[in-house]
Amino acid sequence: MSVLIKNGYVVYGESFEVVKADVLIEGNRIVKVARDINEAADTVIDARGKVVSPGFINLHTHSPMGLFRGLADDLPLMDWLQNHIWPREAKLTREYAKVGAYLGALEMIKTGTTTSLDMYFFMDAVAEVVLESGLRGYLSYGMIDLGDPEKTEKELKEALRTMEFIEKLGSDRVHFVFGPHAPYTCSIALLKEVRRLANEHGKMITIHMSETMAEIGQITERYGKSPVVLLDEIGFLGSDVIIAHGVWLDARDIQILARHGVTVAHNPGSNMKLASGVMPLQRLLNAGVNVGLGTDGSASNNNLDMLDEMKLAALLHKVHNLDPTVADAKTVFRMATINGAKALRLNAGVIKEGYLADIAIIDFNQPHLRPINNVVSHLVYSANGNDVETTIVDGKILMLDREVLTLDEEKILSEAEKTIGKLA
Ligand SMILES: N[C@@H](CCSC[C@H]1O[C@@H](n2cnc3c(=O)[nH]cnc32)[C@H](O)[C@@H]1O)C(=O)O
Ligand SMILES: [Zn+2]
Repeated sequence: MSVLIKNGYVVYGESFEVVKADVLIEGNRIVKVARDINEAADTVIDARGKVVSPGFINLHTHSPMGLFRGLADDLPLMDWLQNHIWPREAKLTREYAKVGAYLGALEMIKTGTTTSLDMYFFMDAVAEVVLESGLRGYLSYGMIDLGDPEKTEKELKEALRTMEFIEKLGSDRVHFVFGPHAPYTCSIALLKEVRRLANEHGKMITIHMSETMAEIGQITERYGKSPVVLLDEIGFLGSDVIIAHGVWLDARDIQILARHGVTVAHNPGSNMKLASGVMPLQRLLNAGVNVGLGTDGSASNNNLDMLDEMKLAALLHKVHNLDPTVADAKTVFRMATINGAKALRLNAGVIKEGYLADIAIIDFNQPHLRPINNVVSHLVYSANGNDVETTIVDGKILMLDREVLTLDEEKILSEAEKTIGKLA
């Protein structure tokens, strides 16, 4: 299979230089970026006036949580989780989670996300959806043991079962990741065992960490140290760890994260909506920490739109620092693409020969995206996910001219509507 994208504005290479060029995809790779490519291809896409961008990498989400969109707004994290989300999640079945996963996958395809790092229940069902949708998924079963040794065993077993299920699918688009939920919901025994298993099986780990001041209070009270110091001391941290949030980090924490090559998945929308705080972006970047971008779940955002999220990131750090030069468009764009790929050890996030063909084509033939003075600026500050016209993952077209080819859009929307009555 080959795809030729003609005449677009290509956001090229690691420095996002914008060039008018054609892009040739063969199999799952970008093989050529040049003017006037005339080779025959199975599919030719006319991208005149459109932008050919790396697909977006959502580095932290709970994709089925779209089911709870709008059901518990305007609350702080611990109240939101304990009194609103967890009771609803207790009613979840595999079937409902799968409906949510379809909704999430559909939304990602329609907004140009090509890869996500996901943590939730019933991740075998989510894996089936990811496989069918054509997306790339790094999927973790979220483990919570609340210090109960019986639960520790149960959660580890479910994680390993999910891992085996995903391995059996045998797809290089679908990967298992260990997902202990957070230091305040997981015992030290669980965290240590996760570290050991991740080493044994060569898997990455993702965990919510240092998200709220309440968490810092709880962990300091329980252990007499910050979550980062705690996880460092038990030997948990490494370059295969992606922490979600990292809002409340002191200078020592940041040094520790840098030393281990830990990635931070920044979720500005969720952090603002739950009023968790402002992640120290400048201090993390200055320390050399890799920072990617995520949306978190749709119950705390309330969507999975990475174009929206880039704008939120840029604006948040500017106003917080009272400095408009902070979180410039390219820095934020890099977080949503290259930095996510780096965290996942994925040869994507860049449009260049040899990289995986994970691409979003964005329609700039619209008033809010003209004149085309600065493509990356428009992507961050002016565009949103609905402007994405075509989404390609692994060389395969998942959406063409806003028509999703791999999933039944109408059916997914109506199933989601039917399900929510049963979960309220
Ligand atoms: N096995 C676990 C499932 C955990 S899935 C991951 C969990 O993270 C929750 N979650 C979603 N967003 C956030 C966040 O921002 N911080 C902490 N937890 C979150 C989500 O609702 C879900 O309960 C159990 O038995 O409860
Ligand atoms: Zn989360």
